[in-house]
Amino acid sequence: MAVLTENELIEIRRHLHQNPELALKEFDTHRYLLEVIGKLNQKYLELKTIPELPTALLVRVIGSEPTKTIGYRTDIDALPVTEQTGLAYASKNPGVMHACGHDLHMTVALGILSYYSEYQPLDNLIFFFQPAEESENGGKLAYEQKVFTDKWRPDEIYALHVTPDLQAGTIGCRLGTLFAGTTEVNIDLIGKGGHAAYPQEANDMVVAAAQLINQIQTIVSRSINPIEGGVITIGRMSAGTIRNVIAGKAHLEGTIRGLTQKMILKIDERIKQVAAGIATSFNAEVKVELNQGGYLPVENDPILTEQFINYVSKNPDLNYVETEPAMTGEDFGYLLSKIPGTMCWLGVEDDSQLHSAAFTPKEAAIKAGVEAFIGFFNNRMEQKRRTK
Ligand SMILES: CC(=O)N[C@@H](CCC[C@H](N)C(=O)O)C(=O)O
Repeated sequence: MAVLTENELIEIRRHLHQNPELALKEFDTHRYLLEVIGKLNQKYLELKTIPELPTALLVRVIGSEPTKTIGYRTDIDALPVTEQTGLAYASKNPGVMHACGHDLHMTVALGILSYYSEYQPLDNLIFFFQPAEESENGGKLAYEQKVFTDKWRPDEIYALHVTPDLQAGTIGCRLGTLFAGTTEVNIDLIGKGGHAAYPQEANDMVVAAAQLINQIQTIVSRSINPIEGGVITIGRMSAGTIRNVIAGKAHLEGTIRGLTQKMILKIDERIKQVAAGIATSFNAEVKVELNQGGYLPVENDPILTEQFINYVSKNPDLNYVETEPAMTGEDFGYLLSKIPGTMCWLGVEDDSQLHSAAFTPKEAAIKAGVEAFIGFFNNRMEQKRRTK
């Protein structure tokens, strides 16, 4: 197979879209990626799998006159969302959907890789097909398995994320922080169950959970600088079994976001204080579990990002806009804390937001994403020689 055409890439994207898999369970996705990559010209390619992280895949393209190794990362997992797009190629896996665009991310990576499998790059390239971006810290897990060592260590690393808010194919980026850092929060309230008719004999954790959720929301409005901003979303709660039994336990799951590590730690601290206060006032027990994992703020490297922005903004074939920082999280932030690099947005123009069951990204963006990165990488590889 030669360089993948736009139609072939769309076919690949639709296959990936139909077969989404959750974090760390991306076995069919991994097999399919190996199948597609196996059909490319193998002359310059080397593959690496990780026994401890079996759905991850690294592909190295050997450069002709390497002075550096450039990394490119795509995430491969999907979300527990029941698709409602009505598309002919909608998810075949009930309750699982590529609602965050990782199907497009993988397709763009394959497009770039297929180009360099035919046109040998000057520098080495490493493509990292990363499991578990939505949860479970796939980037951090891989890094801790010492995957990026010796010839498999990129000197710089890049990634993109699709956004429905920009026109299809537009590249958005910024110097500084692009995405927030996040912390997952789990809270368990433990009181005493009982008969609905005798509240005085029980200790109702539905009421305690309701109070806790409301009070947590005052952290953002009352405890943090509005200019700096932060987000706390409780996305899941469970309590009770039936209407006429008072629930003795409640469980809440949420996510905390902030653009700096300092802000995240401040919100973490306030949540612990508020939860302890509610527990005291309800005479209940509370357990707060906070887990940031690898979801550090995505901080773009100043020098590499300036070069990236210079390239895309001056290229007449590309559309570029400077974007605001976003409260979405990305474990690419962890990789960027270890390896300098840049993350950008790729516009896919849609009325539905990321993580929505109706999310329908425009496939025209695939070609634009592939071309932007091939152009930038070629320019970057030549530039190093021009300035040598
Ligand atoms: C781009 C995007 O939507 N990323 C996710 C990943 C964050 C996961 C994290 N473990 C958390 O929910 O805190 C997002 O929700 O922003």
